[in-house]
Amino acid sequence: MSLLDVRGLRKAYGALNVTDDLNLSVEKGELHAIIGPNGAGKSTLIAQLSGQAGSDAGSVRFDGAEMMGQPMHARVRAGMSRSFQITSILPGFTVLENVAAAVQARRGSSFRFFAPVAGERALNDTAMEALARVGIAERAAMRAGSLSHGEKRQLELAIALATAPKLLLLDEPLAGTSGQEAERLVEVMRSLKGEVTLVLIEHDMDAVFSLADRISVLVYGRIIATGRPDEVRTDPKVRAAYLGEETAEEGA
Ligand SMILES: Nc1ncnc2c1ncn2[C@@H]1O[C@H](COP(=O)(O)OP(=O)(O)OP(=O)(O)O)[C@@H](O)[C@H]1O
Repeated sequence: MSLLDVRGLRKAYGALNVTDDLNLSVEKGELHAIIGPNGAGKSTLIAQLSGQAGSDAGSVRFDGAEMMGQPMHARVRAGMSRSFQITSILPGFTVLENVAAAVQARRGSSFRFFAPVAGERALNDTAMEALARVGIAERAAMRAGSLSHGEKRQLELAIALATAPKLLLLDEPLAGTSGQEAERLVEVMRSLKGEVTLVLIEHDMDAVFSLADRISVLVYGRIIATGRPDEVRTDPKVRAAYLGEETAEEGA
C-alpha cells in the first residue's frame, strides 16, 4: 500500500480546473518530485494535500486514513507536514525558539507561546536535533531574522522535520537561493532520503533529476507521466508537453 494515494483530486477557481481528476501514488521512503510548466497546478496540489486549500472532489488517503475534509493540524498530527515559506519564520525569536515552537505545537494541544519553552530541556533537545539534521545547529542562538536566505530555508526544513513527519511536502525549497546555498539544501534533502518520504516541487531540473527516485509530470492539472528520472526524461508525452525543447537540444 502506498503511503500517499491520491485519486480523482480536483480544485476549480471559477471556470479553471487547476487540479483535474488528479491521481498520484507516493511510496514509503521515496523522494517523489512533481514537475510541470508554470501554472500547471503544482503549488495548488501541495496546498490541497496539506489541507491549506480545500478540494472540490477526490480522495487523499495517507497512511491508510482518509484525509479529505480533515483540517491542516489533523494532517500534521497524522504525519503529513509541509515546509512553509519564509514568512512563517518569526524573525525576532532565536533559531532554536522557532523550531521549539513547532515541536511544542505538535506535542501540546494548545500553542502555549514561548515562556515555558525555555525550561523544557527535552523540547530544546528535539529542536537542536532538527537543526543539526539540516546543518545549522551552530546558529541556534541567533535571531532567525539575521540568517541568510539559504539558512532560512534550512530553518524551514528544520521546523518541518521537528514535527516528526512521515511525509514532508516541499514547495520549491531552492527558490531564491544562490548556487552554494542550493547545493547545501540539495545535500540536506539527499541526506533525508529513506528516512522521511518526500514530495518535492522544484523548478531546478538538475536538482530534481539528481535527487528524485520517481518523478510525476503535471500538465494542466493532471499527472501525464510517472516514472524513474531516466524514464521520464525519455517519455515522448513529457518531451512534447514539458521537457521538449531542452531534451531535443540535448539530443541534437
Ligand atoms: N487562489 C487562487 N485563485 C484563483 N486562481 C488561482 C489561485 N491559486 C492559483 N490559481 C491559478 O491556478 C493555476 C495554477 O497555479 P499554481 O500556483 O498551482 O501552479 P504552479 O504549477 O505551482 O505554477 P508555478 O510553477 O508557476 O509556481 C494558475 O493559473 C493560477 O493562476
